[in-house]
Amino acid sequence: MIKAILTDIEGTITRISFVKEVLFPYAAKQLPTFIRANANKPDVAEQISAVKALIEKPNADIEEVISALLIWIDEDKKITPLKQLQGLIWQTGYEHGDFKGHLYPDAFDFLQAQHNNDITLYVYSSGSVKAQLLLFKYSDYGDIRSFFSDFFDTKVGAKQERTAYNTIVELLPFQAEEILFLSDVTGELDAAQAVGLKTLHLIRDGQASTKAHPYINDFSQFKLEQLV
Ligand SMILES: CSCCC(=O)C(=O)COP(=O)(O)O
Ligand SMILES: [Mg+2]
Repeated sequence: MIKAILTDIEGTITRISFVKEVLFPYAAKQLPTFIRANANKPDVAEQISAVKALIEKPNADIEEVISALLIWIDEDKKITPLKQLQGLIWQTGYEHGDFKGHLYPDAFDFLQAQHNNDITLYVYSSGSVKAQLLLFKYSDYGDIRSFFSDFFDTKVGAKQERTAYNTIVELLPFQAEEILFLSDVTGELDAAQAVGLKTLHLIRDGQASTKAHPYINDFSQFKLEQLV
């Protein structure tokens, strides 16, 4: 019996183009100024050190760090220090009303219904926990952070690694088979399934390289009984 749902964000409850055409360009545009202005603040300095370690240049100057981050944004790399910095940068955009957190209408209805039905909701996204909280605080539907009981990002591991799902299950008051994982990416669903979670694939554009998991095109097709 499903008692909890762990959901991905991009491509599952949020349109991919919102992330790729709104959030990422905003972060790329603001990042050089943001890093130069805030490099000495502890939360930014920590991420700059992590970037230097990843590029194996402990003495890299600030411009080299910025170049590495911009390349990673361009390549959509899910690298933890980049994702943490993006969250910090997006805060200004949300607070200034430059954009709102996009949610598919069917996803909002689904999340609200499950929350009202006492299904415990969790989020696992490559976007940092800060970025997740911002998206839900400033969503198209107002502040919906209270729908969710906890949030996970790449600090628990990459989304296609089984160990990340093991870590999440160990932190939750549910057995793996009581948790349904929602994603648009087969590799993520495979990893979650390998540690015992139930899986449901969101195939929003009607196309997928594989259909190895139960799937729906949007949440109006969701039927819990098909998964048990
Ligand atoms: C939390 S909104 C920003 C989304 C993001 O940066 C990202 O990389 C999306 O990855 P996901 O794991 O949600 O597909
Ligand atoms: Mg996704």
